[in-house]
Amino acid sequence: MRVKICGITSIEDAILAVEAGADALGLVFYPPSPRNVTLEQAAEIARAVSPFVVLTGLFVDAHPEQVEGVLAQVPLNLLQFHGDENAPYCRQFHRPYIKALRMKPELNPVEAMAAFPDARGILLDAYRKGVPGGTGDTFDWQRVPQDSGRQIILAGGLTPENVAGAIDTARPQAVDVSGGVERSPGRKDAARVRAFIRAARARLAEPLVQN
Ligand SMILES: O=C(O)c1ccccc1N[C@@H]1O[C@H](COP(=O)(O)O)[C@@H](O)[C@H]1O
Repeated sequence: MRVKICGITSIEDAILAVEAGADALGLVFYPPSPRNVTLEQAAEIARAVSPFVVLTGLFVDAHPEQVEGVLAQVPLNLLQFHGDENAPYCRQFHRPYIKALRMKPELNPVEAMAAFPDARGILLDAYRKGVPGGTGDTFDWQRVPQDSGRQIILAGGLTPENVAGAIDTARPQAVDVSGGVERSPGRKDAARVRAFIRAARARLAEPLVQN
């Protein structure tokens, strides 16, 4: 089971997450978020972590110039688009990307993910009107499509306490967490980060079925 710890705002939290076993770290470039990082913070964090950790930049309906500006200064390995971006928008940066889909009750995730055939993964998050993500809300994990042939990253309100059950129900390839491992917005809690990764790793990742 792969684990991404999102909303890293300091070198200290980056090192904590990597030492606890995180596969990927998320840096939020979305000013309204309490986890937003400046270019300087992001570049410092990037310098502090192993090149073998996937450094992910999260954007929400950002102007392409903003994304290009970050890419010019921060060596991101992966882009995460968490707004209403379409596939042509996502692929214009010529970088690997994952696309977040927010699980509105009327959303058909199989249809929605088909619109992003080149996405490296599809992140499924809870839907809350007016808030693009990082809500701490869960959604009905039974709605996660099985055997989609896609790398599914489960997100939304995951915690050390619920992640094992979430994995057993949703059977994703990876999990992503932000608020559930914080002590305050933007600050990670060491014990919760370790407990989350331990609980997730105790579960096997679902093998990918190629369609
Ligand atoms: O973390 C944020 O502040 C954020 C802001 C805007 C869009 C997405 C954001 N975070 C992502 O939201 C999900 C769920 O977060 P949580 O675990 O429920 O707090 C996760 O993918 C974060 O990467």
